[in-house]
Amino acid sequence: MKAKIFIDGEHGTTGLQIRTRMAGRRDVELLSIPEAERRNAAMREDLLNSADIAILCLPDDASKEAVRMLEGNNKVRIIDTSTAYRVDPNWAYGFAEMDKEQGAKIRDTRLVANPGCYPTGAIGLIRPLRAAGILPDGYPVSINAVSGYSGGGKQMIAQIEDPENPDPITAPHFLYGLPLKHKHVPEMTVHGRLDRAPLFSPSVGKFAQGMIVQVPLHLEDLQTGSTLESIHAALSAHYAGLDIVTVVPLSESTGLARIDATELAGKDTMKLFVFGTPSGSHVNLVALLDNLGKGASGAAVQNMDLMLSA
Ligand SMILES: NC(=O)C1=CN([C@@H]2O[C@H](COP(=O)(O)OP(=O)(O)OC[C@H]3O[C@@H](n4cnc5c(N)ncnc54)[C@H](OP(=O)(O)O)[C@@H]3O)[C@@H](O)[C@H]2O)C=CC1
Ligand SMILES: CC(=O)N[C@@H](CCC(=O)OP(=O)(O)O)C(=O)O
Repeated sequence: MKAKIFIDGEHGTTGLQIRTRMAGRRDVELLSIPEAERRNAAMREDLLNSADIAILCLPDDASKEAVRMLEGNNKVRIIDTSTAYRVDPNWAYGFAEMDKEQGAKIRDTRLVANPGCYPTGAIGLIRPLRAAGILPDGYPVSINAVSGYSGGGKQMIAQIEDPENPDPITAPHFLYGLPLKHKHVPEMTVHGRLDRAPLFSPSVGKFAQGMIVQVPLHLEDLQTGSTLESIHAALSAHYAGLDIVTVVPLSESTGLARIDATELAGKDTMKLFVFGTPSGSHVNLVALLDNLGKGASGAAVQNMDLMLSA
């Protein structure tokens, strides 16, 4: 029997991209709500309760409302793409590659919190170095990033693309999150296994999809003896044999003159790089992904497939 999937928020940015990825699949049946009824609570409740897996692509409050609509119905499994449950211990964090056991946890659980786009890059870079002991307790981690504007959902897309928008954004690149309290800091801290909250400075560029996340590090403040090569080796060992997250060989990255934030737009993979000068004192860890690919919709479909494989 085909698994029934309902995407609550299917007409939004993340939901639409999940729908596109599911087009043509014969192993699942998509339950759908007409666009004009997308906020019809009774219809949503009915569809949510009819699904085998509900994928929530809604703002946090609406996600919590959907979870309430499913209270007492333990048959429906949930993938939530919002920030609402990402540090809730009752939910599995939907980043399969972050640990050897995580894929099985996602496969076997009922509640999965899909990671945020920036945390996917940041945790992908940081967590293996914490696990290997390279990034010590107390290290003051900084994370700098640029996202495609689709990361801001329908509202930001309209602000940038619609010349009639009452609150247009015209800057080709802008910083935001200036009070340094971005909603992704808690999940970066918890799932990055950091003992100090990182300093996170996000930005948006005038391109729809794509993302660069950077974590610059001082080698002298890491585990004694850490080098560009040893950090690259630790990341490579962690992701060995995987194809969704890969570590670019130093032989390839050393000659690069620049990184294009849109290189992986439309793809569900993530590339990790270690930059710096051999025998230098600094490294820059870089994650390249699509904010709507491995950063959102691609990860949600990956998690759904894992859950269906149970
Ligand atoms: N865009 C991205 O790159 C990423 C997004 N996410 C997360 O995914 C979730 C969805 O974001 P995104 O797709 O960007 O947002 P959008 O604003 O593009 O889409 C959200 C959709 O949810 C609908 N909606 C809002 N409130 C309700 C409600 N109370 N009941 C029913 N439907 C509702 C909206 O309808 P309406 O049109 O009427 O407002 C819209 O269709 C968010 O939690 C976001 O943080 C996660 C990672 C990356
Ligand atoms: C460019 C932009 O605005 N990006 C969004 C994050 C997108 C994302 O990862 O979404 P959630 O964590 O909300 O699921 C932001 O900074 O709020």
